[in-house]
Amino acid sequence: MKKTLKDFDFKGKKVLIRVDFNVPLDGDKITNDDRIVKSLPTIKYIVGKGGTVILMSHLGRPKGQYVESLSLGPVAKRLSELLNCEVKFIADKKVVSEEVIRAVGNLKEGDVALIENTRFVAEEEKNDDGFAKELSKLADIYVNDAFGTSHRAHASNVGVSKYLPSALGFLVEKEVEYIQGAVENPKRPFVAIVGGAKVSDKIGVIENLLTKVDKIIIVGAMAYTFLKAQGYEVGTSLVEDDKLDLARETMEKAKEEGVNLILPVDFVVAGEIKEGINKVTVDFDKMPVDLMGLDIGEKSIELIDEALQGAKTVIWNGPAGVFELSDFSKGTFAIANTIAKLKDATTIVGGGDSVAAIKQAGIEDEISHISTGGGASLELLEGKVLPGIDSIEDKE
Ligand SMILES: Nc1ncnc2c1ncn2[C@@H]1O[C@H](COP(=O)(O)OP(=O)(O)O)[C@@H](O)[C@H]1O
Ligand SMILES: O=C(OP(=O)(O)O)[C@H](O)COP(=O)(O)O
Ligand SMILES: [Mg+2]
Repeated sequence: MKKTLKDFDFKGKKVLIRVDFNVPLDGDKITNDDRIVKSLPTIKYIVGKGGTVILMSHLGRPKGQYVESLSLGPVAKRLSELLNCEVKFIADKKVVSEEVIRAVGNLKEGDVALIENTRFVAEEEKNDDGFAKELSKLADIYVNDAFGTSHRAHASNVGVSKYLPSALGFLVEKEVEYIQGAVENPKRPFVAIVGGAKVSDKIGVIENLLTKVDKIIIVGAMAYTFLKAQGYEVGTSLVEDDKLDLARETMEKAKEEGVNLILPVDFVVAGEIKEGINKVTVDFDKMPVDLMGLDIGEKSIELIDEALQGAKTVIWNGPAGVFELSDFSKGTFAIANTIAKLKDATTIVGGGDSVAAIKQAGIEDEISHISTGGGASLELLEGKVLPGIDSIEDKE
């Protein structure tokens, strides 16, 4: 058992909380604030107990460099509105420095502050010990409430735990309890839907899911690596060429395990990712060489709807297309509506972008559990130990 917030006295303490504020953006506009909203119980609890809160998060993938459009400024503003109090944004491109440590030292009991995007420094993703130690100087206690990042082993969620007493936050506790509970002895048929754009990250998960689920439906950019692996043309679609063997092995294993691995049978293709661009729907074996797949087609929507009928447990991560553009959103919203109508089913939808799609479709009340983690919830489902959780202190 890991230590939780209830195991600490926060009075007069500085508390460094790793949150997952990796929210979907349109320019500097936050298109879905679910991850911020779900961090509020932990923040409010610690403030209520007389602690000072210092928040840290990544945003996007700036790859160790300062990228203005990925500054956490807009997030600090949104958090201020949600908390109805000022959130001090301590914006240093180096994330932590003498000045940041000094500014944090000046915070008062009950203050809430946010430091800059941890991925602005290359040391973050290397889980660099020196960077982790610098971060730890900001506080007396470390709390991990970044469920969506808990499958990563980075300095701000794993490294830092070595230098401070540590606890899990309420969000991580709640997510793990719900997801593990639902998938331990799942009501069957159990169906997983995997899509989105993080193909190289998530394709390995599929093989491990084969021993857990009855059906796997593959959508989004993930589909093209599987198509290409079978020798089909995929045009300019997003493909992971070094994962073709893995895709072939996964399809073989699905056969051996008797798991129905379902791929889309038609796609909406276009020349580029742009609203209003010419688009056409083609069968899976007729992809034009100069166009890219950006959504699933009508036949696939029907096929997936059928495959989901009667499902009693469904886990979905990764949109079926580039749903941010209405031209390529039909497949994602169709799947959302099918899941929303399933009777007596436990439905879990996870991932920063998938949750944004669910909210946009207006069906969030019909889903059993909306998870802040995409990759994290899939890895939990695989039965993996998540490093961000594992690194927290055990209860005595
Ligand atoms: N065919 C496709 N080509 C390119 N991008 C896609 C395609 N289908 C889905 N996407 C993109 O995938 C992104 C989400 O992927 P991902 O981050 O893996 O999901 P989540 O955040 O739900 O875990 C969305 O921004 C969407 O536009
Ligand atoms: O958005 C996230 O994951 P998700 O897209 O799987 O939901 C997390 O913040 C992790 O981000 P990362 O995949 O860049 O490490
Ligand atoms: Mg995402």
